[in-house]
Amino acid sequence: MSTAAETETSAPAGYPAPPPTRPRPTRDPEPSPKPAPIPPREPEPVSEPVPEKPSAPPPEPPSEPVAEPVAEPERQPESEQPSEPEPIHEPEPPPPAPARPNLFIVHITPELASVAKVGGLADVVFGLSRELAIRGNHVEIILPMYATLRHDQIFEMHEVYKDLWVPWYDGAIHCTVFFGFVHGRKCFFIEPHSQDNFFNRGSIYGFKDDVLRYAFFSRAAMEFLWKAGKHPDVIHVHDWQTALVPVFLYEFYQPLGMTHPRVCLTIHNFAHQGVTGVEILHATGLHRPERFFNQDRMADNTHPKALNLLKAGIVYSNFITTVSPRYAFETKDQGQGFGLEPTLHTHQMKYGGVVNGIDYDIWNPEVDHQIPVRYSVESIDGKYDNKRALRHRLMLADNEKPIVAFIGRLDPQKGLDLVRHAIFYTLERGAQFVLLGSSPDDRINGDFWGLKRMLNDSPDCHLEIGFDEDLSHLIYAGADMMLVPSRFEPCGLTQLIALRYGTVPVVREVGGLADTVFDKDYSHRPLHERNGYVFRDFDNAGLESALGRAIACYRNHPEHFRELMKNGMRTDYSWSTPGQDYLNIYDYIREG
Ligand SMILES: Nc1ncnc2c1ncn2[C@@H]1O[C@H](COP(=O)(O)OP(=O)(O)O[C@H]2O[C@H](CO)[C@@H](O)[C@H](O)[C@H]2O)[C@@H](O)[C@H]1O
Repeated sequence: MSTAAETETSAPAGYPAPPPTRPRPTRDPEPSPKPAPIPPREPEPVSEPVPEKPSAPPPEPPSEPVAEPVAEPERQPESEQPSEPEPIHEPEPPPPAPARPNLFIVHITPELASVAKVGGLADVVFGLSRELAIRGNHVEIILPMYATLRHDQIFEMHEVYKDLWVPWYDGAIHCTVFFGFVHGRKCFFIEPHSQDNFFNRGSIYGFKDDVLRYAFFSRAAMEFLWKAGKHPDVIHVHDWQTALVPVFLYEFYQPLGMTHPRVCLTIHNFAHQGVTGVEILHATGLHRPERFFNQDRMADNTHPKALNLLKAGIVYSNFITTVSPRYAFETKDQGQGFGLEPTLHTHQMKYGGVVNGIDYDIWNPEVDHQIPVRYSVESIDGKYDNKRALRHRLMLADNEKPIVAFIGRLDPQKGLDLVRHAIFYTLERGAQFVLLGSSPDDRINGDFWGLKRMLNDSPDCHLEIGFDEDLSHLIYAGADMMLVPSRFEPCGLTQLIALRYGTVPVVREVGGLADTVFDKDYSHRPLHERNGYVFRDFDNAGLESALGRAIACYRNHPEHFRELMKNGMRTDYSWSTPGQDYLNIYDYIREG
């Protein structure tokens, strides 16, 4: 184990020299080395190659938007200019950019903060839908009517569609649709009435029939749009749970006349794909196994006797995004696609990465009412009042030590072995550790409960096993460092929120973490853009190399540490830029 002095001055273990090609700046929509075809922001013309026709069935492919070239005003050579001043003819100003038409966008989603949240997907739909609406678009969200919905967060809930009959097997299931506002967002909730009891359960996920539950929801959402006469410009779906929506659109609803909507699929995590059997075809009415058990449609790439819903979504959607350019590259070209690499290659012209934003109405220490003292980059000392409040709430010792925190689902993806090691390493290095997390897996929860009991007497450590959004705000505000040692991380919201709260991220260099956190000592970025500590190797030495430097810097160079905090707080990680990226994608596919 290296000492504080060593880690401050020498190249850390597990952190080789940076690769020759590094990802481009955070907000660059083109990942290096292989650019993803996110349309550029207005008003630049699109310079990407024309997308190929998707190899599998239509929807029709997007075609390249054409940008009118702006004529340069003619200039006379100087020698030919008349000596007598002539009346000045102002060159014609370029024509104003055409106003973007407002769009009708429907998100069909399994999660939405704060009414039905399991992980980051919920935050993304919450934040993106707000950003799109602020820009004048009409946005609606369709969700299942879970028994666990936070009704205290839904306003004016009322029934809007009484008798929605959704085809299912050889019959149909009777549903009721409710409408309500979730922090201003227009939401429809679909409640099926059947013995399957699809959503009237104690949690959102974790059931044997999850695939059937979400296939039903996807079908019900499309049936609702159709019966209600809604023809959105764009239907935006998320993860495997709603990946059948474009299949249903093409196979059922386009032939009925619903030809207008285009579909964007966002993949928040390739680890979960909805791999299932033939039953799903009969349940949803798709039938025809000979058509769908086809490598170009829904057949799983690894188990050809299984169907893969996420793959179907990739094949049938007009555009697919994932949540960072680096993860787009890793999934397609670095073996991180959990078997979907060939499918991504086939459809690469409609695949790209957009880094998530965070909702600054919710995650902002200047306005956050869930923390005792609000603060900004100009009044950063307010953070230390929150640190005291955090210690008080978790009964930690009040001393000069830094607090290292971890917040997240206790999932192997999050690097749980390294989290466990980090707890002991942090305590050994004279710092404090706070963990907030939970898992649907009893075995994992049990492990962390064991750890909690083992460390129960430590005045410098608190493990909170459970889901507690209020406490998470206090941790973001009160901790000094946020640890994200993930095995893989499509984007990661915890480091983005941490940056906003002046909590210095310590992360592994993967996925969206690599696109958003730049090492204090080893980044090639200018000093004012460096905002945290990064390690590469997924092992204890790698973790120590970054965490050790962070703790040492806090202790030995507090003024440097404070600069890192400020750099993070100054960077814009709101939905403003990604919101524009998504609008460009919507325009791109609508023009196809
Ligand atoms: N126990 C707990 N109590 C309170 N709050 C908790 C909590 N556990 C987690 N959270 C909160 O849930 C969110 C989790 O964000 P992540 O980016 O880690 O998402 P996750 O891995 O679930 O989702 C996937 O989707 C998101 C969104 O695209 C990607 O960023 C990510 O990489 C990908 O794995 C954060 O807001 C965090 O504060």
